[in-house]
Amino acid sequence: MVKAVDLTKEFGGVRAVDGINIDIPEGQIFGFLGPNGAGKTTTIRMLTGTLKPTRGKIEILGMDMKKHEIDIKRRIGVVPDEPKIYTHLKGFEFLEFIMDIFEVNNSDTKKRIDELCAAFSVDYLDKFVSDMSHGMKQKLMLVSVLMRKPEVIFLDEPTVGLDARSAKILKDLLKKYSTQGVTIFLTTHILEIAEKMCDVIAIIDKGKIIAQGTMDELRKLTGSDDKTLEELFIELTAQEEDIKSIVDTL
Ligand SMILES: Nc1ncnc2c1ncn2[C@@H]1O[C@H](COP(=O)(O)OP(=O)(O)OP(=O)(O)O)[C@@H](O)[C@H]1O
Repeated sequence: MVKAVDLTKEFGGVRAVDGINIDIPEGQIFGFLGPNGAGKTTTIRMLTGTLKPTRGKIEILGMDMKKHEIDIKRRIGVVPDEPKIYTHLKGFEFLEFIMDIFEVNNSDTKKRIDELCAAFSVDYLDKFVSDMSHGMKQKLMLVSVLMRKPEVIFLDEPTVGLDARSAKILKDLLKKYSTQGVTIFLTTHILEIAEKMCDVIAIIDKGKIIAQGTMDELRKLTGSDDKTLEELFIELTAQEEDIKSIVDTL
């Protein structure tokens, strides 16, 4: 469903993403982890057609990104880390705008908007986006994506800014959708979320995938049976000594 081969992005000679390979089957929840600046957002932007790769091939829902960008964009949903929504629109105007663009301005979608707004306590659709907090914009963005029932959902740090109740609802919803065949690609710095939610986890560091597999497979990689994902992550990204010496010096 989501496939990348030798995916690479250079910014002015600096390789932000360096020849990564990804193959995510239908209905899988795939967690993409990595330190700040590792290349997660750059990868998502390429996989969702908003950034052209320097090299490599992307296939989403069996379609080549180079040939079928519009068809792909119609069938996927993207929740970016910074919700960029036209600030001069009111919440309901933004949703109308998205419904029109995606040609889903119908009673089914409107009913779904009502349900999603109730679930995420979005009771501020008459406010201007400019007057919404980060979390409020994030929830509006979630409604605008989930109302379309995308077949693949990309989420970049989806729980940042969400209150505990909304975060829990989102996590449970994503799990439910995955059992219905929706493929989920998410990045998070909250390792507990990755550990609890994701079927497969990939760790990217300095643009390269340094480990990929189920929690059990990752544990085997480091030769341990009972490590938490946090311990594995720190070990795999070789930060353990770093952290110890930093804490010792401070
Ligand atoms: N438009 C750009 N122009 C130049 N460099 C960029 C651009 N976008 C990203 N980069 C660089 O690419 C690298 C990867 O950035 P990216 O945003 O993908 O990291 P990330 O893993 O999402 O980080 P974080 O966890 O902090 O969000 C960084 O070195 C960043 O400075």
